[in-house]
Amino acid sequence: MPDLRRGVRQSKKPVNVDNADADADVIVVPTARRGTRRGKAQAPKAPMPRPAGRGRGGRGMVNQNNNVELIGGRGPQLNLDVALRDQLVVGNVAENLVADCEEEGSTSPVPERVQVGNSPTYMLERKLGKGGFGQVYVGRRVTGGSGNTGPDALEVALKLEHRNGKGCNYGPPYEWQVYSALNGCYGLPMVYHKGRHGDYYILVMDKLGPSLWDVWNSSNQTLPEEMVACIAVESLSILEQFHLRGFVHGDIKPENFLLGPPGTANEKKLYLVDLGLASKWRDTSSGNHVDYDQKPDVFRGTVRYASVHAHLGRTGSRRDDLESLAYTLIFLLKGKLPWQGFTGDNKGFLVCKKKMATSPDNLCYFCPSPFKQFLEMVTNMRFDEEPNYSKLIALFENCFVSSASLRPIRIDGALKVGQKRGRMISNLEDTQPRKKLRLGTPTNQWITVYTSRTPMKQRYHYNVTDARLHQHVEQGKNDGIYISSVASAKNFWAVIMDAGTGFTSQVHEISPVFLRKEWIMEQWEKNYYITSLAGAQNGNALVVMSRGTPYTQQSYKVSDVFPFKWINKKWKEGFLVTSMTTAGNKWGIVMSRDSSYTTQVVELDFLYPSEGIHRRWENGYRITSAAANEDQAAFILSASKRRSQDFAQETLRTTDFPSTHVKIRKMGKEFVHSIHMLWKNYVLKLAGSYWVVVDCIDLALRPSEKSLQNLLKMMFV
Ligand SMILES: Nc1ncnc2c1ncn2[C@@H]1O[C@H](COP(=O)(O)OP(=O)(O)OP(=O)(O)O)[C@@H](O)[C@H]1O
Repeated sequence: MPDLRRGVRQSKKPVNVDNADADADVIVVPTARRGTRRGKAQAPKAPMPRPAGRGRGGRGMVNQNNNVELIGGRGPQLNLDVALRDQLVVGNVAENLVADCEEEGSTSPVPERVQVGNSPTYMLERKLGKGGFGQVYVGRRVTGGSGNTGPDALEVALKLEHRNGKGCNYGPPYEWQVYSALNGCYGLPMVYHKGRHGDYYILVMDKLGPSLWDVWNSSNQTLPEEMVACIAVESLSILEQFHLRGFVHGDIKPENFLLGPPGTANEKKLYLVDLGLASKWRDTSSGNHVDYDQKPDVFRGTVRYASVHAHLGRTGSRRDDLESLAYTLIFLLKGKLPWQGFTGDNKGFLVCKKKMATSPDNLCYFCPSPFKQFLEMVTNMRFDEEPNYSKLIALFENCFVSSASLRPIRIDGALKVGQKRGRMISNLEDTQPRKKLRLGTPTNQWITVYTSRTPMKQRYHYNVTDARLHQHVEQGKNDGIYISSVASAKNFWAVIMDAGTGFTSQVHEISPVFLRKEWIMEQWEKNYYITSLAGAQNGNALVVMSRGTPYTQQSYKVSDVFPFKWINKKWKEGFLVTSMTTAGNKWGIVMSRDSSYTTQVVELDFLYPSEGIHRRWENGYRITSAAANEDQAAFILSASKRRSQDFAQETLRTTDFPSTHVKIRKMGKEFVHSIHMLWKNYVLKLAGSYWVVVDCIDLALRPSEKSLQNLLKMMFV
């Protein structure tokens, strides 16, 4: 995947649609604080944030309080003076610039008449609509042509985008290329001509009627069940054809489904418009599915209808269009969605959190059962799974009358293709029990990770008060062992001291300030580097710094949200994440140069990101850091100089502390290496050839002292 980039005035993506690689460039907008509208794809060299569009639901702001980045070490770019002043404010630049370019984009008046390519000349009449990018007018033919429909129709829709507009920095809008690739696709308006007239890029296409948003709005903001079922069936047929051509739409919502022109034979026919966020799910040359990735600060789409995966910055695939369709249908039926009404800086984050927290039962309360079934099916799809469109369509088959003339929306697509395949009698009973991809709830799950590892002498202290910590450390030093890992549970420290760290000297500090910069910088000057850290619930932080590490430079950041953007920036500078923790809702991330890793990726989610971790493992990455606050868990996975495939890693998810599992492992001569309580930071590193990370989402579920003592007895006898 190409790197993420930020910028100002480029939004739509001028890529060669035959080149799947180029399709991956997207706007960078901090997800957790992103507002309402969307980012669009962009040009490879100087991509820019995609500003908000029409903004139904409002536009969000970006804010990041109290975020500090410090850098230190003996590496080439060490500049402590600069570092001290370096208060990073991430993200709000983009939104400010968005406002600027919107102003700029609307400078010149639209022409009275237009003619592009070999089109007839059209006179601009009333405005049909306006988006964040284009203005759409009725064009009435004044010279040339003769038809009532088609390429020289009497009335067409003209979509105008100013050459200085957000999507045109690199030439014609990206959407043009998608239309070229998809023209004639079932359910899309035909585009007949495109070209530049004066300051405007102009698409000449079929004139359509009102959008589903308009229809919903003029029908007391709710649509009858039968109509929504027909919309479900027809939109699935359209998406099936769209997906068959290798694209995902990326912005499914009521505003982007239009009916045919009123009073015409097509007034009950559904169309899908606005291809500016479309991207490829299939590589044209290889025919393979595009690669999975997660870039947590990338957001594409419309906040209200976006899939959870889109919120979390995962590469778009067919499942995302279907999840957005599910939200669209439920919105049309019920008139609102539970995540409407959020405002403020972190609207996008709150909406995503609410989507995750709303069960299908709750979301589809009072909806006929097919809607819930549909939602459940599409939110449990794998990244590269081929949707079973027939089965999805068949869910709704009993919701509308058999007489075609009485149906509120035509379902030609389903009937035409479906009859051939016997779709409407599709066997729903072959439903296999599916493995859920979104696992657990954020309050009751343990996650255990096993990694093979060389045994080494270690000592463990649990339930350590601030005062006792010093004694343990001194004793360890006398015995030649150093702290390799620290954690906190209920404001007590857990410390692992290890003979195999390679450290030559070590210092630590407990401070009421989370990662106190004065002390850290003092130690950096003496060539100590942060080797472990933990934040307690009371806000105290324990930082351990060591000499004898391979690191040559280090940087850390304290942030209110998971600072992916900063991590991404630091990756490009050669730093990799070497420690991570949280204290309350603050994240503390430490990145170092010259660690033993080669590359890293992030998995960030509200629940355990099972699929993402599996995909990363398949690509040779292994979990090397994990931390969580009450909302989210973050995993850093690293590829190391040693081939990562050489050592296995697996996770276990249980609702109780996995003592039985650990016992079984012990019998098989596999030993616990570390225990990590994610919700809330409890890390133990124990001797053995296996590494166990136990993550507990709820403090109440942390292992009792007794079970830990039993575990330790088991380990060390
Ligand atoms: N072919 C058409 N016929 C009639 N109306 C249209 C047509 N295409 C678009 N419109 C109207 O114009 C509006 C804006 O169009 P469109 O969504 O393509 O613009 P956009 O600038 O790309 O929007 P967005 O900000 O959502 O990306 C649509 O919501 C619709 O109401």
